[in-house]
Amino acid sequence: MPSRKFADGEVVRGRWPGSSLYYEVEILSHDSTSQLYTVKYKDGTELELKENDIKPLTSFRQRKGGSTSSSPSRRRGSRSRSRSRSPGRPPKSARRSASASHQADIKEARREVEVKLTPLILKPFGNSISRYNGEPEHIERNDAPHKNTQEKFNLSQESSYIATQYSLRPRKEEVKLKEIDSKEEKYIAKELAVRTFEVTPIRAKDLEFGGVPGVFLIMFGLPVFLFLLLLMCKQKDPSLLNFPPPLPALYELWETRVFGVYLLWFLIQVLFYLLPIGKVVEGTPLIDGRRLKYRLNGFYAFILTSAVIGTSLFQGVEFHYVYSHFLQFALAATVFCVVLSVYLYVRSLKAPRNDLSPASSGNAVYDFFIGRELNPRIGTFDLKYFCELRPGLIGWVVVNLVMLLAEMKIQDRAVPSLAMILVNSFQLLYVVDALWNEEALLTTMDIIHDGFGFMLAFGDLVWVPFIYSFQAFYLVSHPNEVSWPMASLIIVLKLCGYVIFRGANSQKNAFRKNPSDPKLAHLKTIHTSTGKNLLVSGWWGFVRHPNYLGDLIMALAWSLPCGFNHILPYFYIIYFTMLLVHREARDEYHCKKKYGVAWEKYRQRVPYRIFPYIY
Ligand SMILES: NC(=O)C1=CN([C@@H]2O[C@H](COP(=O)(O)OP(=O)(O)OC[C@H]3O[C@@H](n4cnc5c(N)ncnc54)[C@H](OP(=O)(O)O)[C@@H]3O)[C@@H](O)[C@H]2O)C=CC1
Ligand SMILES: CC(C)=CCC[C@@H](C)[C@H]1CC=C2C3=C(CC[C@@]21C)[C@@]1(C)CC[C@H](O)C(C)(C)[C@@H]1CC3
Repeated sequence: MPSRKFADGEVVRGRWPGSSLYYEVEILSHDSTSQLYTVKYKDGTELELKENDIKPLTSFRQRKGGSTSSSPSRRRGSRSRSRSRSPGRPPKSARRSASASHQADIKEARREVEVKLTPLILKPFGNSISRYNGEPEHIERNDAPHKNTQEKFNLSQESSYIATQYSLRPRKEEVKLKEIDSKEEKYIAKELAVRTFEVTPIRAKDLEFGGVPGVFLIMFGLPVFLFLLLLMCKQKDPSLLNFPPPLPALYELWETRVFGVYLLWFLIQVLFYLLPIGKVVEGTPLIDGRRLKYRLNGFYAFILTSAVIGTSLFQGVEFHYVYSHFLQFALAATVFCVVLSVYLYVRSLKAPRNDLSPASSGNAVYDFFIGRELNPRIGTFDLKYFCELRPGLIGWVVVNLVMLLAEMKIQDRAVPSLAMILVNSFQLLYVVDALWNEEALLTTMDIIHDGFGFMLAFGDLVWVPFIYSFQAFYLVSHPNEVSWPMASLIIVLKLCGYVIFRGANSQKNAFRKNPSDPKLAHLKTIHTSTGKNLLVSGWWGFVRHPNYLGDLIMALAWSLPCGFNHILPYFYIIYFTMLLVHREARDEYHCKKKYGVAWEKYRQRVPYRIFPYIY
């Protein structure tokens, strides 16, 4: 059993999460399972810290004198520092300097607001630490070399305890900054006052998706809805007036052979995933500082799958079987997903606390849905990461190909229709793009925040291959002739969507990977005290979720080739708009918690969420 280094009641210095600053704390308790210490800061804030983030008092030597700033970012002056809500801030008298006396008064007023904040335990947030961050920061160009140091939480700074941080700057600059400061201080005071009531109480869980009743409905409703949609689409007249379609008996839908084919498909993808080809990268830091390793070989898996499919076609394998048993395949995938979800839930009961998803709540039904364990792994095999991109996403392309062949067969065509070609190529581009940029998946909400439970298992393995291929499925029995001018317009729309989607995602990923990337030097950022900054120009200065906007434009381009006879092929864009609006709200909530007032500032700078001037 590992021994603990610090005793209850001991006064030590604890690192303030996301910063390299240490403050005096008292050890309250120690959890031997998670190996975390509960510590109390002087202002009453309680936090859980790792042993590495705690140092004995004796390991610090307090610096004397004026400018103690150890990095260029600190040398920017007291302006940004004054906003830190870090609890160990020195008393007012110690912070006052001749040049800063005016500001000190404002700061004091603000401090008054600060002390009213409810002490809170910050709960785990994603693969990192959740922090209430009352620190609004300046907006600056992204060309300062110090950024990299900040973003990477330069641990070498850890041992330098900085008690006072002042800087001297020319009078002119001081006056200018004071003006800005006084405006900002008013804003901050207002924001902090508001936030006093917004701070989450200790360990309270905000259940998403309508809580337990909501997830219960989703879990039963989605599979039913899936079959209704597929049945509707098979009707000669798929108009909404013909709802509900005639329902087959459940036993008619079950075929063991189909289940076998599905399992074979899954296992082939497992095999490709395990191949020791492709780069190995590290994911974002977990709550305990660990970084999981991921092998990036999705694109190779796609190439190998294409080779297998091509060879099978050449060998005369009857792919029409998938079309004629489409509902049976959907049922096989659903059954597989339910079994997988039960396995995931049961194994999560034995998972250590540090491995649990920040979204999990302690409620069995909710956790079964959202997933209890963040990154369930069997050895190095990462179940969530695998399912997110492989069987479902690559499966979607194969299903589309099946539909293309089915269209040629059923409609007796020598070549596929232009509509089918457009749908197939647009969605192929989307999937290949996802696999080519596989690393970007590591910073998505699915990987960082949500656990692996029914929601993602069903989404990845059932919803994506059987609903995202809906347009192609529709075109098999409801042909639509698209003229070339119309096709050209749709292609332009798709390309516009793609440029926005890819541009936004790549810009953010590049920035998160290396904030001092010279290619991003022209972009403006908002500094936040979590160590991560926010882009406030470029794609991310256009709307707050430009990647969602691009994705939605592409979704529209996927539906248009199906014509305007029925609403059914537009189901995808309707569902997707709802999903992304809801997802945006979830992300907004998380970012507000993570970045505090800096996020409020971003919201002010970039007022629209997804659609410029609309939403
Ligand atoms: N086809 C489909 O069905 C679906 C597709 N998607 C697509 O997946 C992609 C990923 O989506 P998702 O994971 O939801 O979210 P995002 O990729 O948009 O990630 C959101 C995160 O980005 C960071 N961020 C937000 N604003 C900024 C900023 N201004 N500067 C820098 N970083 C910022 C924050 O994390 P932090 O600061 O911690 O880095 C935030 O939590 C999107 O393109 C989306 O369209 C998503 C869902 C379904
Ligand atoms: C309630 C319900 C139906 C939930 C299921 C949602 C899932 C279908 C989606 C959640 C996030 C997803 C992502 C992709 C596919 C859909 C799901 C699983 C994604 C893999 C598609 C390709 C993109 O390039 C992407 C990698 C960015 C994306 C990640 C999120």
